[in-house]
Amino acid sequence: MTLRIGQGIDVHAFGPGDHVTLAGVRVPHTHGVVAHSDGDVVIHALCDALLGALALGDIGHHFPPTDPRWKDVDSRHFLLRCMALAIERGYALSNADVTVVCERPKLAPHVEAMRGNLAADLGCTVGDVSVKATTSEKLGFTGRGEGIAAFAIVLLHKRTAAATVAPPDAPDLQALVRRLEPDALE
Ligand SMILES: Nc1ccn([C@@H]2O[C@H](COP(=O)(O)O)[C@@H](O)[C@H]2O)c(=O)n1
Ligand SMILES: C[C@@]1(CO)OP(=O)(O)OP(=O)(O)OC[C@H]1O
Repeated sequence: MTLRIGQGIDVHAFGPGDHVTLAGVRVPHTHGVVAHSDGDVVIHALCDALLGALALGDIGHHFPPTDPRWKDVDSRHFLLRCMALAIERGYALSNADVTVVCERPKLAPHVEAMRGNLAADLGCTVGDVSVKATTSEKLGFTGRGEGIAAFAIVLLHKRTAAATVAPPDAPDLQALVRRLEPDALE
């Protein structure tokens, strides 16, 4: 079986606002993040991990921060497009693992909602997506509460003819992407 592995990292500074968006989940906080898009570090790190696995550059190459189309956009749009690039090349997600680093907000209450969103966008089961949180023990920029960081790793596998006929509950990834983002495969 052909496997491809990729890793991605994203960082955003905290700024004015009352929430951060992580894996599409609105998490109340004393600050927002400074970003061109919605600043979703979980999704940005995952996009870079997917693009890395495919050797297709990085998120800034595909979605330049100078492009007004991406201003304040829901980053799930980026994730769907990156997953579509994998699907077009015959790959499906084996599993993904993300670690978010921040002192605050407390993320544990939101982890299951994040995993659900990611599984829906990546065309896999919730069991294939891990989201973890850690502080940096008050050290560095995350420790000082100046920003938030995320680290992601993904494993892709080439879909085989056999995998497309069984099991019956296997996700039809092309259909999934079309349903969530009709222009994602264009
Ligand atoms: N922003 C965060 C950071 C951590 N957690 C949870 O707390 C646990 C302890 O964190 P340490 O950095 O002290 O190891 C960790 O296992 C996370 O579950 C959190 O929810 N939100
Ligand atoms: C996502 C993009 C696109 O608007 O901008 P930001 O939201 O600022 O996020 P970043 O993690 O700096 O990635 C670069 C861009 O691709």
